[in-house]
Amino acid sequence: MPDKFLRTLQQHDLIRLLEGVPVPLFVKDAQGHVVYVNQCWRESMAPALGGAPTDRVGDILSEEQLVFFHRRDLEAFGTGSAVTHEDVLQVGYQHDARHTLTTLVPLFDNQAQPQFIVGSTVDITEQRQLQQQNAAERGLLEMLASDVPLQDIMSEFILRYEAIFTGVMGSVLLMDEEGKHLRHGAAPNLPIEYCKAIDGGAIGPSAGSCGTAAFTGKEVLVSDIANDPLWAAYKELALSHGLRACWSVPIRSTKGKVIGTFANYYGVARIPSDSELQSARRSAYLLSLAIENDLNDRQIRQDRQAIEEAGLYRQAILDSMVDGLVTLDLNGRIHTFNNAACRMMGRDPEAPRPQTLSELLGTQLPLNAQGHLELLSTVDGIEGASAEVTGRHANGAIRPISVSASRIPHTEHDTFVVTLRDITQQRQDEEEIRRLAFYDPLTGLPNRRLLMDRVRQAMVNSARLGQHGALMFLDLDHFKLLNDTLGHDVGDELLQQVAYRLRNCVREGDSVARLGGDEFVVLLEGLSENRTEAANQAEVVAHKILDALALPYSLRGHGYNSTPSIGIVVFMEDHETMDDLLKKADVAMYQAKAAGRNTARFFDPVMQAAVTTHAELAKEIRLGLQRHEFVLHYQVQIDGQGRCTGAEALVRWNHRVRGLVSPAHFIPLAEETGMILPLGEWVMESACQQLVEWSRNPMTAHWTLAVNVSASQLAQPEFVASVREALQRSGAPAGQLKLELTESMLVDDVEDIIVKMMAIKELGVSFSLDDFGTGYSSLSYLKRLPLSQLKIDQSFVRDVLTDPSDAVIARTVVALGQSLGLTVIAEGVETAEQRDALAAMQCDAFQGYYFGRPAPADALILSAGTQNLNL
Ligand SMILES: Nc1nc2c(ncn2[C@@H]2O[C@H](COP(=O)(O)O[C@H]3[C@@H](O)[C@H](n4cnc5c(=O)[nH]c(N)nc54)O[C@@H]3COP(=O)(O)O)[C@@H](O)[C@H]2O)c(=O)[nH]1
Repeated sequence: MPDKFLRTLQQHDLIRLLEGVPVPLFVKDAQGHVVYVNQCWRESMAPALGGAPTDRVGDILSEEQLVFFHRRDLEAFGTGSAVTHEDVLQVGYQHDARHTLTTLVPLFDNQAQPQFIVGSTVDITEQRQLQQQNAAERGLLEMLASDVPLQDIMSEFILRYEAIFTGVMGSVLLMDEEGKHLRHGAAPNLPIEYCKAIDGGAIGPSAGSCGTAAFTGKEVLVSDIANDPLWAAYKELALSHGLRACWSVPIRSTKGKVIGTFANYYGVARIPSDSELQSARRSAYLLSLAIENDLNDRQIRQDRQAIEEAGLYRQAILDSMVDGLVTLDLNGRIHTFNNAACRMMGRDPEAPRPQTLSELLGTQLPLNAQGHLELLSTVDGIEGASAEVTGRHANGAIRPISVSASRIPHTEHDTFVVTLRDITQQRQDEEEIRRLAFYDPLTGLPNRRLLMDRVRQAMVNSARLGQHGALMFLDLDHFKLLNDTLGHDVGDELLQQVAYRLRNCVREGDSVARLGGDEFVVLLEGLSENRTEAANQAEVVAHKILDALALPYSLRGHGYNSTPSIGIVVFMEDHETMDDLLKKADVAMYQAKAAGRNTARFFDPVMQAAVTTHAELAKEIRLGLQRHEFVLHYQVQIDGQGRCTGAEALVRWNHRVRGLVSPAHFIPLAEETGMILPLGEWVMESACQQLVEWSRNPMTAHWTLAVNVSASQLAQPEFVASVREALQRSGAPAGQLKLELTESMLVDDVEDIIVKMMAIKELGVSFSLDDFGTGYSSLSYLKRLPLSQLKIDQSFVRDVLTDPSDAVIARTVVALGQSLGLTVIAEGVETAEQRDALAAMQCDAFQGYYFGRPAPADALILSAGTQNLNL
């Protein structure tokens, strides 16, 4: 039949025509036998047929394929029209799969009997491979876009790649970070053991296909591993796993760096076709995208993690700091702060974040004129500034906070860095150190060191103010005996109680210190400018201490009596050393011991003598009051018409030894010793009784009685009440009682004096201002005092005729009295001339020896009743 067909072709000289047609053609007879293939078919199908003789096509096809093709032939004959079919042929000794596209056209004879089929077959393997490769590449890009892990991308891509090229086993190796070794990437169909064996292999000039490709950066196409020197070291491994060929293409990053290799392994020795090589290269490029993307991702992740870790690390460091750390912008707004800043102020870190330092510290920090934090406005660059402020802890406690701020320059905006430190403990420690350094731990009193400091200061003050001070050295009598018998604990308790009592005996500005053992020191400051007075003041305090310490003690339930011996030294200015002062006080203390204990002694014998006299006198005043040795004398007061209007009560001391003692001698002493209070009360009571007495006599019923009041009497809180009670008890007419105050009394606490005077005036009692002209009365005060009379001091009266300035003063006082609506009385009038001169000045009343000396009440009435009062 072929012959017949060929003959037919030759007859018609068609053979030349078919041979020249550039389309691969074949002709089959009705039985399906190939009867002719043209030149083009023979050439183009040669690869598809794997080198088999072209006229023996049927031999290279399987039975199954032959049946399939025959059916297509019958279909063409059956339909009478062209049939097209695509096939995959396993051809060649390697059974390569070849894609073919076949078109069959049936030829019929004149009787419409099927004669031949003319067909053309085209090898579309590369076209199909290209399509598949495109699909695989699209798939890879889609996976990339979907964030599929690199491992999965590579494995999936290789599987798709392997589906395209029959027999290939794809492999991706990845360059390690050092660029010296290749790590397993993906090779889904390579033997696992082989993959493990080459994992981590070093790259090099003869390191198989991949190791060499990675090292040289060039493709390494080994067609036969068994015979290639590059595989000398690895061929046993490869061959043992059935690997014979390996074409490796370097995978490069966009910057050209080798980041891995893509290899095509085959179980047979073979060289790549151009299209295979192109596919391998394209695949390497596509894989580079995935690998680089992963490297970038990993780098970004690592960078982000590093940043996060660095941030967390930094924050952890900041949070673990003991000090608070806050950053602020230039407007003082808080930017960041650490946990310590919250912890320090007891703030809940989860609570709404504070906006400003003031908010964080819970107090309003000082602001400058522009409303910015003062501290920040003083910050000078990195050097910074610091301040101490107070913060309010969440529990309400006020705490000292040390704030330091510095300014960090920044390209966009500067930042203030502020550290906060709670210095409560530091302050407490400092206080404790100070306490330990300067205070006696047993009694809490200042110790010797602090005492020395205070004595030094007291001496400086004394020199500056011209006032005396006194240093007292106290030693408890028989203290050793107590310690030895009842123990040191009991002794300590006594010392504590003594310290407590001592503190209560002195004024706030004075100091009590413990030198050690049973030795105490009392430092008095601001004593009189007069040395004797200062000594008396010290003496008063010493006796107060003696009285206080002599009261019984309760020591651990036991009653106990203790007394001190006190040595006193009075000082002024700083011409003595502190040690000298202490030594003198110490010496004086031993004198007190020698004098029988429970007493005080001055270091200066003259002073001691004066003080002794002083003390004795005070004692005698007390006794004198008890023995009724005091009497009142009265000196008449005369009006302008020479009528007696009343008298001034003047106290006298009818001493049993010394006789009648002048008040000029004992009143100052009574004031210093406080005896003026009981004495003054007695005078008030007696004066009121005298007024009652006079009220019974028509001649004296209208008389007023002036009573002298001392400053310390007026200062008593209960003075008003004592006057009221004296009036009530006696029934004396208050309107006839006149209290004489002196100008010098109006220096201190005038407001209190005015209040008291007002209250007494309410009772009906009037006031006369004694010794007027000798003091410094301010007119504004005078106007506010509820006075009814000014008394011109006798010193001006004495020389009113001879000293023009005294006359001017006298005249001025009269004028002042008139302008204030007050009467004016002159005291110390001894002559008619004086009386006349004062009368000419319009002085309202007079008192003095010219009218009568102070005398007992009886004598006064007698005198007033029998004589014309020197008019
Ligand atoms: N707080 C009290 N002070 C009192 C009281 N009694 C008296 N005194 C004050 O004592 C000072 C001395 O008083 P005294 O020695 O009685 O002297 C008074 C008069 O005797 C004296 N006098 C009166 N007339 C004359 C005179 O013509 N010449 C002259 N040389 N002396 C005269 O003056 C004293 C009256 O002073 P004064 O009180 O300022 O009017 C004296 O300061 C008394 O105040 C008392 O009970 N409490």
